[in-house]
Amino acid sequence: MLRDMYRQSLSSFLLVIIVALCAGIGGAGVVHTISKSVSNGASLRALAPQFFFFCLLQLLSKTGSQFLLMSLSQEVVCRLRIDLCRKVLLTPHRKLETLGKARLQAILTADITTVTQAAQVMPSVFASTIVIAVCMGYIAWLSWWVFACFCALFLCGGSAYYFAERWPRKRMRKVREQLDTVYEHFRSLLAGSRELQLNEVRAKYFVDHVVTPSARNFRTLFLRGMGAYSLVDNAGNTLFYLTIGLLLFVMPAWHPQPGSVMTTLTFLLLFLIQPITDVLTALPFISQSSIALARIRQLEADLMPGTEANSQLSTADPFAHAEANAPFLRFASVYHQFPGLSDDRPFMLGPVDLSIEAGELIFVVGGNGSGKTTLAMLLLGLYEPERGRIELNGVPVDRQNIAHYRQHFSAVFADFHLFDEILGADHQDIGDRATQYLDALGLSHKVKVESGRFTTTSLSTGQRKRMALVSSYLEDRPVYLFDEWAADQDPAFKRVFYRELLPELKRRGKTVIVISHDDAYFDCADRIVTLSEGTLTEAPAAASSQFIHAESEGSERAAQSIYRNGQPLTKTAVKPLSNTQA
Ligand SMILES: Nc1ncnc2c1ncn2[C@@H]1O[C@H](COP(=O)(O)OP(=O)(O)OP(=O)(O)O)[C@@H](O)[C@H]1O
Repeated sequence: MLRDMYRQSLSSFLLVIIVALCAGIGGAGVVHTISKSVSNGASLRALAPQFFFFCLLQLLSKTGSQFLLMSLSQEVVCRLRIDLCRKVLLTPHRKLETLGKARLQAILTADITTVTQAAQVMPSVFASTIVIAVCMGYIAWLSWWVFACFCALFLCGGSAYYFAERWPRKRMRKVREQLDTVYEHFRSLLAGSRELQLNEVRAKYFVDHVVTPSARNFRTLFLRGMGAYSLVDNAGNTLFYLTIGLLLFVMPAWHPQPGSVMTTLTFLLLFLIQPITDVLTALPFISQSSIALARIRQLEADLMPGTEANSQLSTADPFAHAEANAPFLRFASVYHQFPGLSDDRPFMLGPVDLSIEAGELIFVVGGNGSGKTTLAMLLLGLYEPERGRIELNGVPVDRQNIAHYRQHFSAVFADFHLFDEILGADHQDIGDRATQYLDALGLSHKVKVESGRFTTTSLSTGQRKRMALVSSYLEDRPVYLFDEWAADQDPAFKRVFYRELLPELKRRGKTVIVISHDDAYFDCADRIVTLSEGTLTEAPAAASSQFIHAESEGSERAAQSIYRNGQPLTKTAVKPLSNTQA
């Protein structure tokens, strides 16, 4: 951490050292004055101002150095947070999936918190270390002999501590590993709280057989680790007392020192008890923070090889000019594979050969697990193809231009996330458009736009999906992708989506890709591509419709029958989007 601090600002770090040195001089001065005051013939009146000066010097400089170091360490932590956030966003989505959300969350929360806690004790540890160093200098000035003995003992004690500390550190590493498991279980608890509340047997099993063993294991490992630390710390303290005893009682018999030196030495050693205790007490925190920092660095290293470091948007859009005769979007023999489990064969999507022209409305259909979402992730540039080529306007997509490529898309995923903030809402135009879309999608009585944010996102699933559509519309990108958007909508909104919103987008020249199981609306599509076990075929709408009929029975079919049975879809409260400025 100290390394990070001086890398952060060398001049500030040097200033901290200078100010901390003043604090050390202040402390040594206090001891020196006290020891002088007890020697024969000292003028107490003359010593008093000196004593108060050193007290004040120590107070101000110690506080100053602690404050400076605090701001440096907080800057390091703040940077760490922001850098990690940026790196996560630069990491290919597939890599993030492989790393696992629980691990990422544990590092972004628990490890950063541990580093923050260490950053809090760091200033006092640093100030105490400087005080110890200055006092050692003072001892050297008093007597080289005492200093040499003190150093020898200090070195022996320090080395013993260094080796002994490996033992609790190893245990604390295990504690940290166990924390990942604890976090994983808490994620399951929060995500599955409804299911657990509905089923008491499952809830009891979850608490007794999943959470309790991992929590108990964590407790045991933590107690072992911290217990070992307590032992090592107390041994360190005792070693220091032993050093005091040897210097005060054994060494004079062997190498006598003047009385004044012994008095000052006694005061100095007593004075040093506090800073040395401070340092020893903080060592477990510092050790834990070095484990946490190692995990953060490991994560950064894991993220780094995949990051699209060169794909920033500062350069001109390489896809801006279309190659003559090149299709708008082209997939040429694209493959993507998910590794299978040991007893499972890997899922392979491909070869995908597909050309999409600007302004087309394409439906992607197929049974569950056939690869629709995987194809969508490839289309959006969120998965990298293992083989084959994707081209936009005739320009092949690679790691250097992938960030630009993604800026051509807006998507509403099946498991979408809704942000409160409306991007660019400080522009009157975007705020107004957001209000119009909310109105058009029948949400204006529930949600407003205030200070650049939606007033609420706590709505029903279908309503939230409509809000996601509003956010997507506001992005105003050339290509829109909707992954089963209509699945949560009531029949009236389904109709609005397929019969009004999609054609409206098409009229505006947008390319629209819709993943859908709604065969009643397949006639809205210009083209339908069908996926079956990762193989893509293009078939006429009617054939695809039959395919879906064969694949999906039950609820979906029942839902569609609402339309086929001629259920009157009377005019709803929905205003067609074409009435807005879309
Ligand atoms: N993160 C993943 N890791 C490993 N395999 C995956 C992953 N995501 C999907 N798969 C596999 O890829 C296959 C295709 O999944 P995909 O999500 O693309 O299907 P889909 O057609 O969108 O299905 P649905 O209609 O159910 O949404 C699945 O059979 C699944 O086994």
